[in-house]
Amino acid sequence: MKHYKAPIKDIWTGRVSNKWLYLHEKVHCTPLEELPEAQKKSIALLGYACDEGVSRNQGRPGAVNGPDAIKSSFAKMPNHLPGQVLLHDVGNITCDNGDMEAAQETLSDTVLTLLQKKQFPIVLGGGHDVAYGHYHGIERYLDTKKEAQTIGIINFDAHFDLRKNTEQNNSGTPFYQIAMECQEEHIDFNYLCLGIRKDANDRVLFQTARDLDVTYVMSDTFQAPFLEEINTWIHAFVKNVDHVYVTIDLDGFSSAYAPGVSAPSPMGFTPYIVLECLKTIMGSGKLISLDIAEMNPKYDIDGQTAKLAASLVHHVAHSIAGS
Ligand SMILES: N=CN[C@@H](CCC(=O)O)C(=O)O
Ligand SMILES: [Mn+2]
Ligand SMILES: [Mn+2]
Repeated sequence: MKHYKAPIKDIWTGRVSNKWLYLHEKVHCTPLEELPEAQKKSIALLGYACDEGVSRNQGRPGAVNGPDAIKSSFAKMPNHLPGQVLLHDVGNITCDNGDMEAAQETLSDTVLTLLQKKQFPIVLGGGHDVAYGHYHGIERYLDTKKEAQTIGIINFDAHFDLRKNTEQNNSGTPFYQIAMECQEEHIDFNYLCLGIRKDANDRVLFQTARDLDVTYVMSDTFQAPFLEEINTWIHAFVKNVDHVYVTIDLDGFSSAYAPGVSAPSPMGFTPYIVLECLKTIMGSGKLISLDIAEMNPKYDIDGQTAKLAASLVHHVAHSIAGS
């Protein structure tokens, strides 16, 4: 398949216990065409190895190697998943010849397949244009259901990513593209942004957010002392939708935690607040799929950002497994 690379075993290394103590011992490298329909809980890791959207958005390339950096860090972590819960690496979506739109289409097809096979997808980016393809895969999956189902998008990010795609699509336009399609289809655009920075979004972006009725929490409020209030916002948002798609842009974290991104945030949020919110979201039982975007190993320091992303995957995977 074009724009798709089957999983590579070489990434999955670490301490050897022969007792499945480590995640590289637990994971199955399963090419998409060999993936079975899950009988029990099953998690599928899929990379989106593309930084074309970041380059088009005048950012610093390097996120093309993000998925493998996260997988390699995750591989070395301890495995606490129960034996019956399966974990697959299903490979990476690639962006050949700068054709980001084709990569997004392949991503959408792949997410659709994963959901049809009853897998819980965790998509690892790659530029935040990952969100456009990812959302579409979820939407197409839900379109196969008898009754209409609504999707709420929760984005942990310093940025709205609501830039107009009048000239081209890029890593700063995915949610604007989705919003415009929602308008065409006469469906609500349900978008909650957590961690928005005033010093990283211009007035037009704030106006677009207001015009589109976007709910957002600013970075100075997206902090532990306001957790109760933040949870109230999340509960209200989640209550209104059938399914929640979570997207975590690593550049929303303070660069003290996540230096390995294209657009760092010295005044960004903490991992603690994100974990607390994830607890609330997952507690609703509505989380359908999740991604982590903008991992750029070129600017990482001592693998910290990759490790942060891997810890988030670890947390989500174990929460899904109930372990
Ligand atoms: N996905 C990132 N989007 C940001 C990038 C900001 C920057 O490069 O400084 C945006 O377009 O606003
Ligand atoms: Mn961002
Ligand atoms: Mn973003």
